[in-house]
Amino acid sequence: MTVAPCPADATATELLARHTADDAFYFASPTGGLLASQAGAVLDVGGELTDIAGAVDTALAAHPADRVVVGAVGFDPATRVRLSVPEQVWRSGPLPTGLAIPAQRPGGGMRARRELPSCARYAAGVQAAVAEMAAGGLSKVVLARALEITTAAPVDTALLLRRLAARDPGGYLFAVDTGGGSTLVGSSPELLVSRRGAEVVANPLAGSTPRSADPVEDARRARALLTSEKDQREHAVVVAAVRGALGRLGVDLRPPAAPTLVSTTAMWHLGTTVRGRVADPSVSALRLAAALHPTPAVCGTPPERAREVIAAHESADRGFFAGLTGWQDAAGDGEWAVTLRCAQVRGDQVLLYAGAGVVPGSQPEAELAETEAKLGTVLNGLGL
Ligand SMILES: C=C(O[C@H]1C=CC=C(C(=O)O)[C@@H]1O)C(=O)O
Repeated sequence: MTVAPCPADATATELLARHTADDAFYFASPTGGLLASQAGAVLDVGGELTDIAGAVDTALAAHPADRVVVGAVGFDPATRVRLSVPEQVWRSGPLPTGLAIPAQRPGGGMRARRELPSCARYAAGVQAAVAEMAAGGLSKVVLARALEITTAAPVDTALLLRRLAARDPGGYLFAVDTGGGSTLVGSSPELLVSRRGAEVVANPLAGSTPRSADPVEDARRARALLTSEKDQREHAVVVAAVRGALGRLGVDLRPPAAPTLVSTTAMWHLGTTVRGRVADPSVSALRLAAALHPTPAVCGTPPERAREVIAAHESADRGFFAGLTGWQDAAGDGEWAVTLRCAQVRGDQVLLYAGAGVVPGSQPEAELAETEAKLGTVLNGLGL
């Protein structure tokens, strides 16, 4: 494999500029970027994420030691996986801030828009979930909506990615060729897990409020989120699940951090950085991800009941949304982001997704507004 770093004077920006809509995989995170033009060997895997992680280890062992596995796994790993071992990848450092936002709209204007489910049905689903919580048996569920858009022209996914990168260069940006002429594109704020040597990091997010264009109001919303009892509760459920899952895998966790504010251009979130050290080097980044997924930031508590509530109230198959996207190398190091603020794009058809955590005290209208603001990340990328 030839790993050809970009020129030192134009690293991450050059990699982003090199990325075209025909490429197999692009991923950028606060630690660096990775581009693969050709997919190479596509892994024929599916089922439990733990089994997929085992298959990834086997595939990497069968290839030269400098290869990486890249791609995405869906919310339901049994039905949606796109992982491959490219023959060549280019790496860069992290994206700089201050990139110019390309003015052109990636798909021209909008020809049609359909909510899945309707806003009224989504709000009714939130209400039903809160009622079930009052009766017992469910403490949190993340309910998602999808938005089906037809654009005036086929969407240039590389241009969409560049617009997303310019607005949120500090997040987890991805464009994955998922086969059949379809590309998964997004800009997620959430790290599911990374492993570098023995160092393990997870950054669960939960508890959110939309940003405001007015700086005074924006700061007020941030303060309100930090002190919101309902959002702290929603957040604590996720942190406890992440710490529990990592602890069971023998990760020696550092003392818990208090939640802090994490911002994107569209949203404020509560986030906790969970750090630890893994003693067993065979516990790869994807094996860690398998122990974590799905966290209550995308599913709920208890997960079995939350899945049933999701199936009962959501109208669109989640596909890759709320799964994981990233990479892993032969040493087991890697980085997997939660697949959020994303869309599945095929020509002029764009399917966007956004969810919100529902806990006792959640208000249907507020959750609807939260999902609308989250959809705003990709809508803005499209210039719509
Ligand atoms: C499910 C989504 O966000 C998750 C991540 C951050 C905050 C969340 C929340 O506050 O509900 C969600 O758990 C989404 O963006 O579609």
